[in-house]
Amino acid sequence: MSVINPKINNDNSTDNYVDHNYGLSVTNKHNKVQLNEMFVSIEGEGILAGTKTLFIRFSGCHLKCHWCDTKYSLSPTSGKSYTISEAKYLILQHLQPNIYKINFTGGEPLLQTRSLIALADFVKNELKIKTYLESSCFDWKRFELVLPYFDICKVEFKTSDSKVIEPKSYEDLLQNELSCLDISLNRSDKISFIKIVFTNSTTLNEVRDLLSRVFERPNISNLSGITLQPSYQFDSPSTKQILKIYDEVCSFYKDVRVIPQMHKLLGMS
Ligand SMILES: Nc1nc2[nH]cc(C(=O)O)c2c(=O)[nH]1
Ligand code: SF4
Ligand SMILES: [Mg+2]
Repeated sequence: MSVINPKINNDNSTDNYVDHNYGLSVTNKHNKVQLNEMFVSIEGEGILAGTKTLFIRFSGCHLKCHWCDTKYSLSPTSGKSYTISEAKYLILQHLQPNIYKINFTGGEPLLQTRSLIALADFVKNELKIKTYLESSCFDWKRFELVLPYFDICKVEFKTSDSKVIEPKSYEDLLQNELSCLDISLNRSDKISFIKIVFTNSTTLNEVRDLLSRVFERPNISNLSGITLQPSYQFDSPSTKQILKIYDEVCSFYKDVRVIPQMHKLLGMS
């Protein structure tokens, strides 16, 4: 499997992350983080839907999914650049009573590996608030580096109709997602669950092939859930299609849940 080679160092130089698979080149200035937005809302996705959550949206994502609902965050220069100290202060300013967890989302938070670690470390180990990683899991090496700073990992599997990257790289993305799942499941102190967004063109064959590979994982018994997310307002599946996908996943995992994006239905951010 080809992987990205993150260069993490502790000096004051610039970190250059070059992704040879996707022709991606992302530069992180030392001690800086590019954030798109920060807000408190109710978690609208996944097994913890309904919990009061502080969202930190990182800028930049190279995947450009067909149905991406946060296109405004895809440019690495969207939002604003902060020093790590400024970003920590911003987090403190956004804290409210009864926040259950802080989501590190995007965009793709793994692109800014070192800044992600600095902020997640602050939240988990200084503020003692649960940390939640929302990533496309495109690079298992970066995922492995950041995992110690996260309590909850949503491992997302993209189906080919998401039209991410070039089709020739799709298998590589899938391999990285499976490896991230392995790394997360390997740590029984983490909550790991799977999210799959599907559209009206997601095929049962693809779902079956994906789930067969997922359920070969050695520590799959540590999985905390599978949520199926119907694409919203974009190639949305019909009730019949939703039920077919449900039944397919159910043949592998009985506790599957179909959870639409609650925040979209409620008109919240
Ligand atoms: N309310 C709410 N819940 C969410 N769950 C995942 C989100 C995301 O964009 O990562 C999100 C979001 O943007 N808003
Ligand atoms: S991985 Fe997420 S942020 Fe990136 S394009 Fe896809 S949906 Fe959008
Ligand atoms: Mg999202």
